Amino acid sequence: MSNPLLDVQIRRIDPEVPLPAYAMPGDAGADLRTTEACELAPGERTVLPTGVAIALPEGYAAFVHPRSGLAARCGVALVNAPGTVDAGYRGEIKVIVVNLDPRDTVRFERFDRIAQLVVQQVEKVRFHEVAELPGSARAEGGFGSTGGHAAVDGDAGGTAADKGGNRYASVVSDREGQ
Ligand SMILES: O=c1ccn([C@H]2C[C@H](O)[C@@H](COP(=O)(O)OP(=O)(O)OP(=O)(O)O)O2)c(=O)[nH]1
Ligand SMILES: [Mg+2]
Repeated sequence: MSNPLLDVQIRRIDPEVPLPAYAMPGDAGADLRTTEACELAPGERTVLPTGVAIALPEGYAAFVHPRSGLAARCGVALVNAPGTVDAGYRGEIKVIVVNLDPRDTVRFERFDRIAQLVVQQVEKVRFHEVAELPGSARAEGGFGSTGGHAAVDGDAGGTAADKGGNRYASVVSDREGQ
């Protein structure tokens, strides 16, 4: 028995834009479309309008996530992925896209799907200040603390394998033939 769907009010700012829709049953993200055509040169970014505004119930937020096809095939990413749409936001949802491809210009046509919107329940917390935080196994470990540090080509180790054998990618500087 699937959960009843959460009702989210939506206003079409662009009367012709198709409403966000889930491509496949069970999808988490509803695709958002740009209402403006645009071209992005390598490295260029822009804010694209989606032509819709929503009213999320209190206790929910919507997150603007990238589409993997745009990332894998075109090198298009979202600068602030995931963008956070607050429950109280009534303005147009916009998508901050960037072209990370080093060579090709990417073009979006009007109504191309450029991102996906994932609606989630979120906790609102009250921050309670303490002088000392409770201990934990991770403690202050972060930013590579689990090992497998990437090595820049030519480093003494030369590979990204660490003592534990965990690997990150190897960082290969000045790639031939780029
Ligand atoms: O990718 C995004 C991110 C945000 N928003 C909208 C919805 C959100 O509720 C509002 C504010 O978002 P956020 O708090 O991330 O922006 P900000 O730069 O922090 O604005 P402020 O500094 O005013 O909070 O902007 C979008 O439409 N797309
Ligand atoms: Mg904010």
